[in-house]
Amino acid sequence: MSNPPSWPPVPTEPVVPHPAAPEPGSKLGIHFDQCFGCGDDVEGGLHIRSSVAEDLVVESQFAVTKAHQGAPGLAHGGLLVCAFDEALGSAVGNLLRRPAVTGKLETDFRRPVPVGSTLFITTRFDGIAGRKVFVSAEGRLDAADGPVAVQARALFVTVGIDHFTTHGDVDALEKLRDSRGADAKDWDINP
Ligand SMILES: CCCCC/C=C\C/C=C\C/C=C\C/C=C\CCCC(=O)SCCNC(=O)CCNC(=O)[C@H](O)C(C)(C)COP(=O)(O)OP(=O)(O)OC[C@H]1O[C@@H](n2cnc3c(N)ncnc32)[C@H](O)[C@@H]1OP(=O)(O)O
Repeated sequence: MSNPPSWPPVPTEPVVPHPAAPEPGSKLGIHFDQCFGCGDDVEGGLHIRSSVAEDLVVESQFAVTKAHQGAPGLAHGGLLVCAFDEALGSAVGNLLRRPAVTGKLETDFRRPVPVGSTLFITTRFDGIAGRKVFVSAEGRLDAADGPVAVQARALFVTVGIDHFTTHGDVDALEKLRDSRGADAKDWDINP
């Protein structure tokens, strides 16, 4: 059997948070009310909530409901991946305050995640190499020190705002920028 690939897969520098990044103890807001991962407007969405802990750690919770089932009474694996995409992406976006998109996301499913449980997801930064940001997370059942159910690691790639204006919905993006008011101006956005 071959050795598992090393992580991060390339040499990296330590991650330095943006000077205006939220402090430990801060709750992270919903980044877009129609986001399937965190948005309040999405019925059946994941409604993930996140906050900043010490040492560049972000803690997120995903309360699993019947809307998230794959097998009867169990969370759908694809939605668990979505939960990690949201948790990891929220950590990257909010602490670096730069737009970034998921380039690669891999997951290990260690235990079933039942409807009615809450997944406590802890995200850590593993390093940065140019535009590549490496992060990993583990999700524990029903408590921050509960049994590990899912592990994930991901590469996020920082992008300019043109990524969203070229490929996404420009009107919705403008509304989002306006709705964030003064908060939007601290973002490092390279057109
Ligand atoms: C304006 C408003 C301000 C207010 C802000 C508002 C909101 C934001 C707030 C907070 C954010 C909070 C939460 C976010 C929560 C959830 C996030 C969910 C995120 C997603 O759900 S997002 C959707 C899925 N995501 C995609 O839709 C990406 C599709 N994709 C692409 O758009 C391109 O593919 C891209 C851009 C990734 C790269 O394209 P590109 O042309 O820019 O750059 P390039 O290809 O050169 O890659 C650069 C370097 O990354 C390496 N690299 C790339 N991909 C790799 C892979 N898969 N494996 C290994 N290495 C890879 C290359 O090898 C190279 O490495 P090297 O530099 O060493 O050569």
